[in-house]
Amino acid sequence: MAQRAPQTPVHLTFGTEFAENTPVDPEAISPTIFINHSKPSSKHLTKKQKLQAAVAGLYDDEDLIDLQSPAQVSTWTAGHIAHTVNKIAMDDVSDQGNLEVKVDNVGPEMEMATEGVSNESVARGCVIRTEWLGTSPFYLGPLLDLQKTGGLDAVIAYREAVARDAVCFPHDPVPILSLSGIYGQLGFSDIAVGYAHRAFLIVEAAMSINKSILLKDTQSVTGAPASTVLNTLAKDMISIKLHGLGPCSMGDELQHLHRQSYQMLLAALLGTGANWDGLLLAKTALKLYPEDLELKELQHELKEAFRYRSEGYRDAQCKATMNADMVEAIQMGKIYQKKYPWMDQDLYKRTSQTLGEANEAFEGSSCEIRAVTFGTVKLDFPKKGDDVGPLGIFATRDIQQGELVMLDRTVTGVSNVPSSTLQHCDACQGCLVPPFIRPECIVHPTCCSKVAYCSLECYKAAATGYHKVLCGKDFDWMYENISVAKTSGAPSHWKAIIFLRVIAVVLADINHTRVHPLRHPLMARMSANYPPEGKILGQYDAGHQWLYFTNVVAPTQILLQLGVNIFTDTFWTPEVIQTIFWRIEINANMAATELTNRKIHLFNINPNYLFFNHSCQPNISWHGACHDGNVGIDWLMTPEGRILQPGCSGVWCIAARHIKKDEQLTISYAEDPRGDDTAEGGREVKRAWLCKWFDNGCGCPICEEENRVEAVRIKEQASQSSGVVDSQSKMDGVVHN
Ligand SMILES: C[S@@+](CC[C@H](N)C(=O)[O-])C[C@H]1O[C@@H](n2cnc3c(N)ncnc32)[C@H](O)[C@@H]1O
Repeated sequence: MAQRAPQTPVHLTFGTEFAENTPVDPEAISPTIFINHSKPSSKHLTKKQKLQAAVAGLYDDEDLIDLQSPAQVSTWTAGHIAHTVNKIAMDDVSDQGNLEVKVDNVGPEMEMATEGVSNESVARGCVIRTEWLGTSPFYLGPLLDLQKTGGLDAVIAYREAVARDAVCFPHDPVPILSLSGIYGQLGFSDIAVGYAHRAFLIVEAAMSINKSILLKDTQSVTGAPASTVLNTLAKDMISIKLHGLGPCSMGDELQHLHRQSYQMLLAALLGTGANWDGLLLAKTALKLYPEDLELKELQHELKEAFRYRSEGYRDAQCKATMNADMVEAIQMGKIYQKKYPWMDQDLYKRTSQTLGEANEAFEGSSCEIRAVTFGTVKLDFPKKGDDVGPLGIFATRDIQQGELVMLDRTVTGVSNVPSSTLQHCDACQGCLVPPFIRPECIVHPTCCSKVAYCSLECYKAAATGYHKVLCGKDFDWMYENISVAKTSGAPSHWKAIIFLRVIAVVLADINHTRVHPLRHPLMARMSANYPPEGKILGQYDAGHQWLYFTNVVAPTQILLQLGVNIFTDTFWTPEVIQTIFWRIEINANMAATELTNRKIHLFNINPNYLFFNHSCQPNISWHGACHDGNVGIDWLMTPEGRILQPGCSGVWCIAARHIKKDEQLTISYAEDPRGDDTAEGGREVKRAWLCKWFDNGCGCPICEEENRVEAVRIKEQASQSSGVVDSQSKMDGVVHN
């Protein structure tokens, strides 16, 4: 695939083109503010550095050390540690001349990634801890610099200290804001937004600002609205601090924290590339604080980044007009899927026990889940408790063409139409509108008038599971902003809606058991798309869509509404929420129906089907919801001869040809993967779409041949630009224009 010049890189993702942000001035996020030896004198600090220094300074004030209340002891602890780690960082750096110099993962990727890092640092080299290079595509240079100067350990230690404070004093916005600043500086901008948003909620609760939906409907254990409880707790926490700090009034302090929350949110949003979200927020913030220079500067940077993105995108499209897909792509943030290195790494593992449990559903069928090898990488056989690595589905016997291999039904499916319209079964999404069902067959539960079911079976599945958690709660607000992009057919906010269902399924099981949500069987079986260990992601690597509302505001609100106290419950951190999002994104499948005379989009997590890998030459064909009702009844038939409700979330998987025992079963993730149907955009669009799951082709002969041709083309281009004629290619008769 052709790539543009690095200045205006374009990445194709999810069926829409995506132009990068303008690279943000690396100085502006320099992590050195944590490290005394290189702390610039304040007169040379940019506005944003001052902002970040101010946040770091919340912990760095010697005056705080004498304070006696528990709240201040926490501040003192972190402040003290900040001083100590700064000193360690200085010692590290002064010793650096003696450090062994190792450059073991510098390749072409690294060369691109190190743009903006001084030559000296690359030349001297060091072992890059890729797991600490953040999730934002925009801050690689400064992050490499941080590692090069030996400052990373100091920031990590500081993060740990502040995180402990945040756990000890969950209603104090100060450590939470500080955590946001630290994650921002470590390049984990998605998580920085998550923490800034939480601090913002606490501050707004303490200020009794009641204009947003953020805490609406939330009930505490005592039945009082949680916002009131939060209001009291946050106010108490801040007043304890003010007692020690002296003259400033509670109102002033709250306003200060409020502004700071806005600033942290905007700075972090800039790092995610969700510039549009940032601009909307900046507008609100500047209405409240029109004279705030930091806010103005952040607004300016967001505008610049947004303008740059729009222009790059327009150039890439070579079109003057924008359709809904393009607008959506320009507004979208971009984040790399990564394991968060401070999280318990076991939470990312799928062990042989996970595999065994997942395989229980396959008993008696013609296939099972096994470890799979993609490409030429040979994996060691996993030891007990190890991660089993990538998985796939394999035939356990010869399968005949046309055989039904799997019918996977699920209640983890939703649509962009709320269940409260009573047009579809809340559990299976089957159509509840005549002629697809007789009205007397519809089950209306007594507990709740907002949902209906196509059968007793669906009712029971819901009532004994996820509906216990959702009953009586109004989530229609989530559907208000849903826009369905015209061509990709993917509403941008679907992820929040399926997040709600997945979380309800999980909470129904773990609410009283204290099992970590990522260990719930549904969550534990799903993989996300993490880069191979040691890989430094460059600007052309596939990023994933990210939005403030979808990835932070909505899930926070969902959890609060479901009675989870996200401030005190250490399971539901922003990093856990984002990890759940990544798992959903990689494993969900979509379909559309028009049974009710309008297009309805379905989003499913089918727990067994999700183990199928992709091939552009698949041996399994599948069909999901019955899109227009115009198909034979056998289309909806279960192996036992039962007819499922039209429009339901079941997925039928059928052998497209004869399959031999032990062959891997593969499907297409891209409808017609060859792109023969040009209405779908042709083969190039299909390859681009697949980048969401793997960026170097699926390993099938079609992708391999394309890779080979592309490699030759790049080689030729390189030799042409250096004036060297690649005579070997010509001899081979390979000519590419
Ligand atoms: C829906 S999951 C499929 C099951 C997955 N392999 C697992 O281990 O759970 C999709 C993920 O599988 C991997 N995958 C699927 N097909 C692939 C292929 N042909 N080549 C490389 N990776 C593939 C990608 O990591 C993708 O994100």
